Amino acid sequence: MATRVRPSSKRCAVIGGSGFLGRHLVEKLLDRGYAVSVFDIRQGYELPGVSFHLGDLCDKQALLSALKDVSLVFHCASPAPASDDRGLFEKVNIQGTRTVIEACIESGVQVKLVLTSSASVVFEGKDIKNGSETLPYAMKPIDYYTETKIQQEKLVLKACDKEKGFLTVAIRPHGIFGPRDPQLVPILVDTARRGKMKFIIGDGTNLVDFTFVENVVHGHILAAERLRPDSPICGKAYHITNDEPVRFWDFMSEVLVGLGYPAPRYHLPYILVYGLALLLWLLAMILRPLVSFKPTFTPMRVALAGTHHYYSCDRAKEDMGYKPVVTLKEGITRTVQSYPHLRKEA
Ligand SMILES: NC(=O)C1=CN([C@@H]2O[C@H](COP(=O)(O)OP(=O)(O)OC[C@H]3O[C@@H](n4cnc5c(N)ncnc54)[C@H](O)[C@@H]3O)[C@@H](O)[C@H]2O)C=CC1
Ligand SMILES: CC(C)=CCC[C@@H](C)[C@H]1CC[C@H]2C3=C(CC[C@]12C)[C@@]1(C)CCC(=O)C[C@@H]1CC3
Repeated sequence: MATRVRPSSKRCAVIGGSGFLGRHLVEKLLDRGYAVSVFDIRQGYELPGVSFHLGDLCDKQALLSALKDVSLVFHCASPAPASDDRGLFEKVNIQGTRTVIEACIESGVQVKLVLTSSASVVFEGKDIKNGSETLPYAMKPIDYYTETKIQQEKLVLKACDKEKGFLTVAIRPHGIFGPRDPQLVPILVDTARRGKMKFIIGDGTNLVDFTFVENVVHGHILAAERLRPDSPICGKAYHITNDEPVRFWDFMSEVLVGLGYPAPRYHLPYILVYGLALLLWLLAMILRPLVSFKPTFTPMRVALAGTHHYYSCDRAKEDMGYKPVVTLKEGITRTVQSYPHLRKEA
């Protein structure tokens, strides 16, 4: 039998470390003196102090070699939420997360696993105001991404086992934004450039959480450093947001105007747009064998844009002393400045 080595407490692994959140997390971990192993299907960058291990998280042998001498693992890999590939979500988020858990347990005597979940695991397309972690998981998840994020979170929290020395926690961020985000600002600008950002869905007063990426990173590191056998956070989920709910359309307008595009002005009834989005989505499904088209207005996006969905961070404040480190205003300014290439040309 192989001898088990007690791993160095300052070496950690970031699965999905080439992605948007993953890379910000890696940078902060380096600042804090950690040596970092990134495990990802792609290598997005190079940094001193980071070793890259290319592989699929469904491959246990590949994972085991990346987790050698590691006592802290962050799992923030996922297929892009915009994908509609159910098989891929199931393979990566469910089977892959099972493999991550097995690899962590097999790799060391004391391993901590911090999962990036999502506050959307309780969202069914209906209003959520100041929702706490006691809300039940969505019974009818709005898409495959959410459905598999629920299963993933359940697997990770259930696997927490103090006797075995395997400690787990799940961080649930919402609406992550910031420099290098490949989704929020690029989608918004693309929609504006195609002349489709003229309309506000509903009356425009719905409040939503958008979370600056550095706050999400801060929440992950607090959780990792407080995850001990005697801590109340073992096996629990925590909302991490900017703790400043904002009108969805005010946030979008501020980013658009900051980049030189006009803010949306005309109102459309929510139910009408949601119905149309549903119809388009069904059409895309039915016609998929013949033609392939991706509607901009998916039911999920319309629900995200037209309902209240903001969450309480009280549990994270109480159990881990969480407090956002960057305000929403500062986060928006830094984000807008980081996208000079997406500015509207004069
Ligand atoms: N961006 C957001 O607004 C939110 C994101 N989250 C969660 O945060 C996490 C990180 O998201 P982002 O950084 O925005 O996404 P991202 O797409 O930028 O990063 C995901 C990374 O996972 C990697 N990956 C995908 N499949 C893999 C596989 N089979 N094996 C190994 N690596 C694989 C990708 O190559 C990519 O580098 C995800 O779990 C996501 O569900 C949760 C709430 C909101
Ligand atoms: C709050 C939250 C969870 C945000 C996640 C990010 C994305 C889901 C959004 C980023 C850009 C948004 C966007 C729309 C929906 C939600 C996003 C994709 C629209 C498609 C909503 C309808 C419109 O009028 C156009 C919007 C473009 C930007």
